[in-house]
Amino acid sequence: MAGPFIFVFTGTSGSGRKTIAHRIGEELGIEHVLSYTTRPPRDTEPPDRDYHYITRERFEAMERCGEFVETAVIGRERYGLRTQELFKPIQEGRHAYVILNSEGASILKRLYGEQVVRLFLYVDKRTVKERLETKGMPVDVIDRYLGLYTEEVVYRKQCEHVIENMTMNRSLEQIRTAIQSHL
Ligand SMILES: Nc1ncnc2c1ncn2[C@@H]1O[C@H](COP(=O)(O)OP(=O)(O)OP(=O)(O)O)[C@@H](O)[C@H]1O
Ligand SMILES: Nc1nc2c(ncn2[C@@H]2O[C@H](COP(=O)(O)O)[C@@H](O)[C@H]2O)c(=O)[nH]1
Repeated sequence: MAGPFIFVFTGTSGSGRKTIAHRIGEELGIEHVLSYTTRPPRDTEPPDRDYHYITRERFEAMERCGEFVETAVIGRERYGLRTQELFKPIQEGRHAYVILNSEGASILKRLYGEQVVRLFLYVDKRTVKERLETKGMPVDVIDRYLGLYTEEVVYRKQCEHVIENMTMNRSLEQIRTAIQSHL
């Protein structure tokens, strides 16, 4: 077996990255390394599943201590991956997955090369809107996601795997195949 690998789920906002990543991670026994964020949890998000939610003060203190491998500013909020959490599974010989925007995905790729596999998920804009409305996402967040779409979708050209997430079972099958091609 090669690796261990860091599988990076990236793509257009609202494309289903979290849903697909958690399903595949659970099925294949790949560990989720959560990002830290200063943004508050949304009503639709179970506590502690998607992020470590922390205050801005704590985020900035961690940043000053050099604890993050990468950080991003999105809107007014901060996001970051803690180096020691990312490398714990890797050092112990286990694969890990993270969910990042294109900026974070590029940084990890630059730093860790072939150990990083980027899986780009996308759907068309109308589907993003429909799914997020159904999920009960606030209108301002949906509008922000849709506003980012054109800028985000071009990153697919740089990713190792590109999946259009229209049908859950088909996407899961494509991602399973993509991941297994590295193992
Ligand atoms: N293949 C699919 N078919 C139908 N609905 C889906 C599919 N994949 C995901 N969804 C639904 O779309 C919604 C958005 O998915 P999810 O929150 O996983 O997206 P995301 O890309 O992680 O969003 P974010 O940009 O907030 O990180 C959820 O309600 C999810 O259940
Ligand atoms: N570069 C990073 N991007 C991250 C990180 N954690 C999440 N994200 C991405 O941010 C946006 C916004 O997420 P939302 O949950 O607030 O809607 C989305 O694209 C995430 O994938 C991170 O640590 N670094």
